[in-house]
Amino acid sequence: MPDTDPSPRARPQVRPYDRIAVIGAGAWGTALASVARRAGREVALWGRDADVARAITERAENPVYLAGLPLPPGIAATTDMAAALRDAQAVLIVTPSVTLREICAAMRPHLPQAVPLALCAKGIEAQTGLLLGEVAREELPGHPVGALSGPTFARETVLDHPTAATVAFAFRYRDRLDPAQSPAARLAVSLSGATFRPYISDDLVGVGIGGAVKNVIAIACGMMSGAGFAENTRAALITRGMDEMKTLAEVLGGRRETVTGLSGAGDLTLTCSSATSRNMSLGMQLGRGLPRAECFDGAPVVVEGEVNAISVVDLARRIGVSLPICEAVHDVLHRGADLRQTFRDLWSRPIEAEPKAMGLYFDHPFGTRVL
Ligand SMILES: NC(=O)C1=CN([C@@H]2O[C@H](COP(=O)(O)OP(=O)(O)OC[C@H]3O[C@@H](n4cnc5c(N)ncnc54)[C@H](OP(=O)(O)O)[C@@H]3O)[C@@H](O)[C@H]2O)C=CC1
Ligand SMILES: O=C(CO)COP(=O)(O)O
Repeated sequence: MPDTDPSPRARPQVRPYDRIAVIGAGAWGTALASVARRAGREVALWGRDADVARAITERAENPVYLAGLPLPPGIAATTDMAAALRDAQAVLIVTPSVTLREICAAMRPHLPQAVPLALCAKGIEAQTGLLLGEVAREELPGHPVGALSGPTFARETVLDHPTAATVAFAFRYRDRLDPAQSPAARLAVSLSGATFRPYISDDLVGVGIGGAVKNVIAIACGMMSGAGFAENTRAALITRGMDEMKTLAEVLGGRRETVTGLSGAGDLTLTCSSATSRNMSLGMQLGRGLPRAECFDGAPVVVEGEVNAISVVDLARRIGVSLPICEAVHDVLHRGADLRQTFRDLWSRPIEAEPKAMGLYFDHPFGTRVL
C-alpha cells in the first residue's frame, strides 16, 4: 500500500453506506445519528423511550439527553428494532457497554445479512474480560465488527464544533487488496462532513483498549483535582495513564501508535481536562469527599470508567500486566480504600525507568510517607 497521498485523480473511489441504523438514542447515539444525517445519509435511530423517539422524529430534538440542541431534520427515530434495522447497510451500536450482549441479542433476528457493526461504547466486558468487539462477534457471528472512538463530547459534536474520531475494523485479506471497499473506509466516508472527520484504522484492539482505559484515568484525574491537587499532578496522571494504555494494548496485540492517536491520547486528553466528562466529574466529586450516592445529585448517570475500573484491572491481573493508576481507582471505587492514602501510595511506589523497557526498579527512599 502506498504511504503517501496519490494525486486526487488516482485516489480510489469509496462508496458510502446510504442507510445507517443507530442503536441507542442517548446523547452519543443521537449525536452520531446527527452526524450521519448531516453527511447526507438516511438515518434510523432506535431507542427504548417512545417520547424521546417521537420528539426526535417530529421536533428534531432529544429533550432528555441533548435538551435545547436542534438536530438536523429527517432522523427517523423509533422504538421498533425491526423497523430501525430494515435495509440498514451499516449499524452503529451506541448503548452503554454493559448492555452490549442484550442489545446484540435484541438485534439478532432483524439484522440484514453481513451488515457491518461499529461499536461506539467504551469498555471491556466485566465477567469475561472481552473487548466489546469480541462480545459482538460472539453474539452476532458473520458480521464485520469495528469501532468508532475518539475525543468526541456529544454536545460539541451536535453543535458542529470540528471533531475527529477513529473508525477501526480489522482488515480482512480482501480489504488489504482493495481498501476502498473495506467497512472502515466506507463508514468513514459515510460519516464525513464539514466538521466531522473520521480517520481509518485496522487496530480494533488498540482502539478498544484506549477507550476503556481512558475513562478510568479520567476518574483518577478528577479524584486528584477534587482532592485539591493541581496541573502537575493531572499531567503526570495523563502521561503515566497513557503508558498503562500502551502496555495493555501491546500485550493484547494492539499497536502503541494507535494509543498515541485520537482514540487513545486524543480521548484521554479530552476527558482528563474537563468536567464535561462524566468520568472526570465523578472523580472530582469523590475527591471533594462526596459519597458516591450523592454524586450527580443522585441521578443515574452513565460513568463507564466505574465498571471499566473492574474489567480493566481484572483483565490486566489475569494477563500479568501492572496498571498502578487503574488499580488505585479500582481500590477507591470498589474496595472502600481511602482516596488520599491510595494516591500517596501511588506516588511512593518503587522508582522505575521511563521507558519501562530499561527494566530498572529501585526502592523509594520514603516508602509510603512521601507526601
Ligand atoms: N456522551 C458522549 O459524549 C459520548 C459517549 N460515548 C459512549 O457512548 C456510550 C453511550 O453513552 P451516552 O450516549 O453518552 O449515554 P446516555 O446516558 O446519554 O444514554 C444512554 C442510552 O442508552 C440507553 N440504554 C441504557 N440501558 C439500556 C438497555 N439495557 N437497553 C437499551 N438501551 C439502553 C438509554 O435509554 P433510556 O433513556 O431508555 O434509559 C439511553 O438512550 C457510552 O459507552 C459512552 O462512553 C462515546 C463518546 C462520546
Ligand atoms: O467518551 C467521551 C468523550 O470522548 C465522553 O466522556 P464521558 O463518558 O466521561 O463523559
